[in-house]
Amino acid sequence: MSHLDDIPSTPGKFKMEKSPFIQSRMRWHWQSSLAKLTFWSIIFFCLILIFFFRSPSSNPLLQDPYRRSLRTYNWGGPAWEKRVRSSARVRSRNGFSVLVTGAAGFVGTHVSSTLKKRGDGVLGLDNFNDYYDPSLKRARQELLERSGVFIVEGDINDSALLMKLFEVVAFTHVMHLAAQAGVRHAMENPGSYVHSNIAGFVNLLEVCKSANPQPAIVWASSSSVYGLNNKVPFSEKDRTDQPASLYAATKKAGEEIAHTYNHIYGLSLTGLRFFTVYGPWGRPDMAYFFFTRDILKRKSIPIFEAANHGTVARDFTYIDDIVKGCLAALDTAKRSTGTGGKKKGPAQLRVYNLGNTSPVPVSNLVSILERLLKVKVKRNIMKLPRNGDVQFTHANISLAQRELGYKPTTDLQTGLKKFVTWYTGFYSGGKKAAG
Ligand SMILES: O=C(O)[C@H]1O[C@H](OP(=O)(O)OP(=O)(O)OC[C@H]2O[C@@H](n3ccc(=O)[nH]c3=O)[C@H](O)[C@@H]2O)[C@H](O)[C@@H](O)[C@H]1O
Repeated sequence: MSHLDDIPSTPGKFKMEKSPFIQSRMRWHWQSSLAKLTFWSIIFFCLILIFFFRSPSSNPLLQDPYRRSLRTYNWGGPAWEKRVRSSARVRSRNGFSVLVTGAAGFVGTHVSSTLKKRGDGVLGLDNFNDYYDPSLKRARQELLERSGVFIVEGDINDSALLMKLFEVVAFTHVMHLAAQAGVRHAMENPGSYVHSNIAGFVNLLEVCKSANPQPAIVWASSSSVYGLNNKVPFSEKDRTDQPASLYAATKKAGEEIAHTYNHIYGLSLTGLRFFTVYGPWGRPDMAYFFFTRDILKRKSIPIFEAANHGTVARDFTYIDDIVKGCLAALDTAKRSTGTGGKKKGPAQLRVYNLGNTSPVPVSNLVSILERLLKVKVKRNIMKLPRNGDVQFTHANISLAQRELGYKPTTDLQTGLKKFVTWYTGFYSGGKKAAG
């Protein structure tokens, strides 16, 4: 009998057969169809599940690459809390207990190590993102660990982690240096700037405002807030409403946000406008750093030039001078005035330029490197790209001088010499210069 015999003569109607053989065949046929249906349903269901879990749109944490960090860190537990407490323990009379965000970063590492040396308690926080070679951040972490500074791995957007840290330690100060840096990169990855410099900063301030006691906060703003301002030298009173990059705009937004949290919650806030900081353990995305790498590789160096052969110059500031400015800002910071999220009285709100007051053309920076590295540089003069760079920066530091006792002492030649010594030592020790 062909299987065609089972097909009803009228579609939709089956003829009922009486024969036991036919009945058992029909039962077998039904069971096998049911098994097939079940099998394919399970496969289909599994595929839907796989699609759901792998699809970025199904999970907001996976959708935004900068939020992935929030779910990958391991923190908590008695041993972890013990390390946190021990790192933050104050070892000098009247010392501070400071939470340093971005502690594995360039400025963060130097500030943390200096604070620790003078007896302050220091706890680091860093998300070790891969904006630039994370192995450099790990090397900085090793350096800090040797001096007793523990860096918690986590993101400033993680409220639960921040609240836990404040539950374990009553920080007197927060040195907030975690940020998405880089002026030109902002066009490639705008979301990362909003994530770190705006959302992350607000999240940190939210936790600080509710902490009891509230800490005083010193944080990194930027010389880039001056944007298209062409009144030199740049003074804190000058306009900062014409940012030339999204990076600058997020730092400017940070200054306005600081005003709000100071005004509503009584948080003591000091913003420091850093001017192109350079030195040992620096950032590989910065010009002086990758120029050094590329000069040593005999590559040509792109030197930007403004319209009509205009010189591009920066007020390059050496890291040790910046560290002194940061510590002076912490030392002169007044207490926040709020408790339990409520303001009790007016609180300190400050902003300072931390520069060198001596702009140097980028072509001179290249000449200094050429002499220090003893390599003839192939110069490639290029038009200043319209992607966030400004033609020059120049800090007026009289306010910081008056109120913080800030006085930079390192010229570019001296500072670059120290950088080159560090660079050649660091990268000849088997470590490759990362891009
Ligand atoms: O003060 C700040 O607030 C900022 O300082 C720093 O920004 P910038 O001053 O732009 O430093 P950096 O990139 O080293 O370029 C230096 C010079 O080289 C020129 N430059 C750059 C690249 C190139 O290929 N050629 C070139 O001539 C370029 O035109 C510029 O004149 C920090 O990166 C930033 O995070 C922020 O902290």
